[in-house]
Amino acid sequence: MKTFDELFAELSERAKTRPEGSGTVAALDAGVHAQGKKVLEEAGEVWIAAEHETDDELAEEVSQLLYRVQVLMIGRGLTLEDVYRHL
Ligand SMILES: N=c1c2ncn([C@@H]3O[C@H](COP(=O)(O)OP(=O)(O)OP(=O)(O)O)[C@@H](O)[C@H]3O)c2ncn1[C@@H]1O[C@H](COP(=O)(O)O)[C@@H](O)[C@H]1O
Repeated sequence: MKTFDELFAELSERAKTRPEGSGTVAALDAGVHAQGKKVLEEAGEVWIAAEHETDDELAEEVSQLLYRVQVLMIGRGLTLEDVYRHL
């Protein structure tokens, strides 16, 4: 189990060290357009899960949306602080 901040640190490290076989590295290399499409896709899955699926399935979809948002943030060079100052 990990927190939002811990996942962000892990993904930032992946971006820096670019380990072989990392899906995150591939998602970053795909560019901001592809990253944005993934955010939209996962957001739609969250919506559907919220209306029709179990709590556990919804939680899994939310986790994937959070992951895709973090990939987009890292792709654009945003930090957590850039976002948190708006909360
Ligand atoms: N939390 C996640 C995570 N959530 C979602 N995903 C990716 O999103 C996919 C699920 O999304 P989709 O519903 O679009 O499934 P899909 O269409 O089969 O996926 P694609 O073929 O489009 O990749 C998963 O198969 C993963 O590729 C994640 N990939 C990685 N992480 C975590 O990120 C960290 C770094 O991972 P790597 O970069 O792979 O080392 C690790 O801690 C992982 O647990």
